[in-house]
Amino acid sequence: MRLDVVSIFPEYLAALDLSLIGKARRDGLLEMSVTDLRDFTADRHRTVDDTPYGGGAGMVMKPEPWAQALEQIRDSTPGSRGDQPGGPARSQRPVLIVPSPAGEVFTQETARELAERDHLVFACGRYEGIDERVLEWARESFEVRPMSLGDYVLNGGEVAVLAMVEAIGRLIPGVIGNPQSLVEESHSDGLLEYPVYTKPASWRERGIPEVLLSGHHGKIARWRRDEQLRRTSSRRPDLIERLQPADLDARDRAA
Ligand SMILES: N#Cc1c(-c2ccc3ccn(Cc4cccnc4)c3c2)n[nH]c1N
Repeated sequence: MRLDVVSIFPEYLAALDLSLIGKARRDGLLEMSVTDLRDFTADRHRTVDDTPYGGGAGMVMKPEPWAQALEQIRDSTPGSRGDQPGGPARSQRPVLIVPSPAGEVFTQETARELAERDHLVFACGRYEGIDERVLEWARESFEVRPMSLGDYVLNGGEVAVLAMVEAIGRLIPGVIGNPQSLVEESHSDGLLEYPVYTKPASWRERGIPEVLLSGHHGKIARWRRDEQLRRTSSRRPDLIERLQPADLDARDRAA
């Protein structure tokens, strides 16, 4: 998979050189490049913003630097242009992910879907956002996906890209050492994860659930599943409502 990120704060993305994502890049499991939007400005002040048409507070990101940055990314990626009328086939099109408070909400399902694509391009806006015509223009060559981390307001797209790249990158085969850990974590099966414990067995007069010391794998699995259901019902009842009957077995229903 190839990832491109465009930002006026490229140093914000330095965290992606660390930990598992950084190792995946060094191991060649992920290609990633960060582009400074200001490299595509034409004035001495490297201006990327201007006042909004229609008035209002704040500034809007100018369209031309974005189009030039995205054209360079598109044209430097084999197969992205395609020679079919109407541009590249959907499967070849890079996905242009535009973090925005007005986007679809990014979920684990979104991460799974995007982890299957060949090329993701992230456009980190700032100010009050990017001139809308950029997204309209980009639809000729990209699958354009405005995407939100959730219902709260950030100052720009970089934090969202860090979260999305981590959520997507960890799903790429080989990035996580033990793929089994992907199965048992929150949201992997529609439920929140069970509580975890490690040594010492007694800590500041607090013990751990006896079943975890029993060595009885069936009972441990049942306890963990029950804890998932209990936690999810208590903290995220909205997730319980979304479960399909097939997601719950007879033992769950009896719990
Ligand atoms: N993903 C995501 C987001 C953002 C977000 C993403 C990109 C930008 C570019 C600018 N702003 C500031 C801004 C503030 C208010 C209105 N319009 C724009 C961004 C906020 N906010 N909340 C999320 N979940």
